[in-house]
Amino acid sequence: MGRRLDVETRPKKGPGRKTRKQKDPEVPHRVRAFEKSQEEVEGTKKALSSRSKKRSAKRALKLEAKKNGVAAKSESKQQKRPAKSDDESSVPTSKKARAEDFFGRAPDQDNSDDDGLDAPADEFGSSDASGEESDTTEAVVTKKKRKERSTEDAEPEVDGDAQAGGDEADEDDLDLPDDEFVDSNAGSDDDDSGVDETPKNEDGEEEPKFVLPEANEISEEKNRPAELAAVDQRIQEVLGVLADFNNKRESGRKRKEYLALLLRDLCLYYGYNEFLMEKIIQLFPLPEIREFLEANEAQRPVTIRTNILRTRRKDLAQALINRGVNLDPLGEWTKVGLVVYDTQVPLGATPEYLAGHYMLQGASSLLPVMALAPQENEKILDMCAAPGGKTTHISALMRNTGVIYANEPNKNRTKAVVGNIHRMGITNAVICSLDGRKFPKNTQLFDRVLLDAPCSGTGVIAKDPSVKTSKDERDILRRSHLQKELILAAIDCTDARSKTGGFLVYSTCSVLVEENEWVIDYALKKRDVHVVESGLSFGVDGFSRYREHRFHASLKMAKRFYPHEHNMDGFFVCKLKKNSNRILQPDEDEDDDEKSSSSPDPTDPADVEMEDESDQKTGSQATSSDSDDDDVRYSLNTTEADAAESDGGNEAEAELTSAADAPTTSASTSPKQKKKKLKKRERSAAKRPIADAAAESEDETGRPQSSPRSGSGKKAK
Ligand SMILES: C[S@@+](CC[C@H](N)C(=O)[O-])C[C@H]1O[C@@H](n2cnc3c(N)ncnc32)[C@H](O)[C@@H]1O
Repeated sequence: MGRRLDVETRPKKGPGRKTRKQKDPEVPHRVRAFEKSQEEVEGTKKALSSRSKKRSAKRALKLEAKKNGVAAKSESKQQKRPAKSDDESSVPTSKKARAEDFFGRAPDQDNSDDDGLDAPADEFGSSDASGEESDTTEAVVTKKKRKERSTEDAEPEVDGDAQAGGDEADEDDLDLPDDEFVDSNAGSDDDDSGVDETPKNEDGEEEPKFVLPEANEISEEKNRPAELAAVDQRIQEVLGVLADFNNKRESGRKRKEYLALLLRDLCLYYGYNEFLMEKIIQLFPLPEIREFLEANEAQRPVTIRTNILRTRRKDLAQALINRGVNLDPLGEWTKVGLVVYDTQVPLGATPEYLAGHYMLQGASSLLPVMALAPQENEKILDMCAAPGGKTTHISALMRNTGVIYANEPNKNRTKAVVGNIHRMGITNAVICSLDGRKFPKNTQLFDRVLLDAPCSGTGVIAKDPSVKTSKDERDILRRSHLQKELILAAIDCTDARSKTGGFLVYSTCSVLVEENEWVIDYALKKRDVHVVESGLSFGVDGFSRYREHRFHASLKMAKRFYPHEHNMDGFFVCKLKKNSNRILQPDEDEDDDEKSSSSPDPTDPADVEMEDESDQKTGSQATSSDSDDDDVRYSLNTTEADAAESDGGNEAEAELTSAADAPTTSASTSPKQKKKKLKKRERSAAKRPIADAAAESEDETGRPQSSPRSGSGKKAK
C-alpha cells in the first residue's frame, strides 16, 4: 500500500472546489457583441403591428419564464455536472467518491476493494492490466435515452416516408434525419387535412405558433449583422416545432423548411460551415444536437496519465498537491488517470513532468490503449505514433519488456516521440519513420497493432475550433480513403498466429461515420478479421445501421465517446482480431460492383505521396509540444491544393465514393445483390459467431465479456 495522504493538509473540500473545476460557460463573443448592440439600438426598432405586439409580448413573457427556467436549470446543471460524472463514471468522479477513493477509504471499506492508487501493482496486478482497469469499473451508464434510441433510429424510415405519401424524402435535399422529428402522427406531416391540435397554455388559451420567416425576411437578415440572441431563440422554437411537428408546425409548412432554417441558424450561432453542421445534425437525435455543440464550446477537463514505470499515482498526486495542483482520480475506469481542476504551476514544466512521472493526455486517449491490452514480452506496432502519448502508455503496460515499434512518418513529429520516450524512461521502443501504408508486411508481424489514425478531428472541436469551418466533403472522403489504406496495412502487419495476440485497435478522434464504422466495415470486407469486444466498460455502441448505410452487425461492439456525454474528447475505438494472414481476394468475398476499387487509383487524390519535411506547420507543432494534448489528427495526406492538382475534381470524388468503398446502402442494393450478400454473410457467419469473438476477447482480457450483444446470435466474419 502506498503512503497515506495527509488529509488534514489537503485543500479544502466542498462545493468551492467543485465549482472551480469547471469554468462558467463562456458566452460566445458574438452573442456578447449582439447583446451590447441590442442595448445601443434599443430605441430604433421598427413599429410593430398590434398582432405582432401581442405576439411579441407573449413571447417576451415566455422567454422570461424560460430564461428563469433555463437559468435555474443551467445553474443546477453546473452544480450537477460532476455528479453526472459520478453516476456515469465519466470525467471526473464525484467529490465524495473521489475523496474516498483518493485520500483513504472509509474505515468500513474492504481493503480488497483497492482504490488502485498503488499504481504499478494495480496496473499489473492481474494477468491483464487493461482488463483489470475496466473490470473494476461499474459500467458507465450511458444516457438512457441514447440506449433507447437504437442506432437504427438514425436512419430515415424510407418505407415509412413513402407510405406517408411523403414526397418529402425526395424533396428534402438537405438529407436530414427527419425520423428524429417524427411523432406518432408523422404520416401527415405534409398533409394539411390532419387535425391541428393547437397547443394550449394553462389558461386554455392558444399558444402562439412559431411562424417561419419568409424567404425575403431571411435574405434581409443576411444583409444585417447577426442578431444572435434572436437566432438562439429561434433555434429553440424550431427544435420545439420539430419535436411535436403535427401540433406545432405552421399549417402547410414542411419539415424540410424547418430543418433548413435550423441548419442555417445553427451554423450562424455556433460558427460552423453547413457541411459539418449537417453531419452533426444527422449524427445526433434532436435534443442532443445542441448538447454536442455546446460541449464543443467548453474545454474538457485537463487530465494527466501517471507513468507507472516511474511512480505511483498516489505519490504523484501528493507531489503535485504539494505544488499547489488541485486534482483527483480521473474515474473508476482508470487507475492511472488524474483530473486537474486548477493549478498554480504549469503542468508541462514541473519537476515531476520533466522526470517523466506523467503525461499530459486527454482522458479519451487512454481508451485505445486499454482496448489494445498490451501484454508483457509482446511485439507491438504503434503505426501513427506522434507525439507518443499512446506509445509510452503501451510501453508502461508492457513494463518495458518485449518491443514496441513507434512509427511516425513526419520526421519533425518523430522528434516529439523521441523526446517523450526518453522522458518517460521507455527502453523497449524502436522508432521508425515510414508511411504506414508502406510499412513492411509479412517480414515484420506484430502481436498487436495500434492504428490511431490521422483524422478530421471532429471529436476535438473544443481544442481546435478551426475544424468548424475547415472541413468539407472532399476532405472527409480523402481522409476516409487514407484510413482505409492504413487499416489494411495495419492488418497486414498483425500476426494472426500470435500466441498472445493477433489484435488490432483502430481509433480516431473523429465522430464521423465515414472515418469510423465505414473504415472498419471496409476492412471486414477486404481482410480476414472480425470485430471483438474492446473491453471498455463505457461508451456508446458503434453504428451497424446509419441512415441508408448498413454496416456489419458486429460494428455495435465498437465504442463511441462524446464530449457532451462522457465529458471527454470525441473518440472512436474498435478492436479487431485477425483470423488468418491471408488476404481476401476480391472475387472471394466481394460482389462485382465492389471489385473496382480494391486496387489503388494513381489519379485518386487520396493516393498521395507523403508530405515532405518542409511542412513547417505540422513540424513546428510537433516539436513545440511533446504532450499528447496536441493530439490534433495530423494527416500526411495532401492539402487541398495538392488534391486539386492531382485530380479532375468530381471524377476523383466519384472514385472515392465508389461502390467498393461505400458501405452497403439499403437503397442502392438490388434484391438479387442483397440475397447474394446475405448468403455470403451467412456462410462466413457460420464460420465465426460473435460469441466466439467475445470469447477470444475474454481470453485476452482475462475476464468475461458481459455485453448482451455478444450473445445476440448474430454472426461476425
Ligand atoms: C492522431 S495522431 C497520433 C497520435 C498518437 N497516437 C498519440 O497518441 O500520441 C496521427 C498521426 O498519424 C500520422 N500520420 C499521418 N499520415 C500517416 C501515414 N500515412 N502513415 C502513418 N502515420 C501517419 C500523423 O503525422 C500523426 O502524427
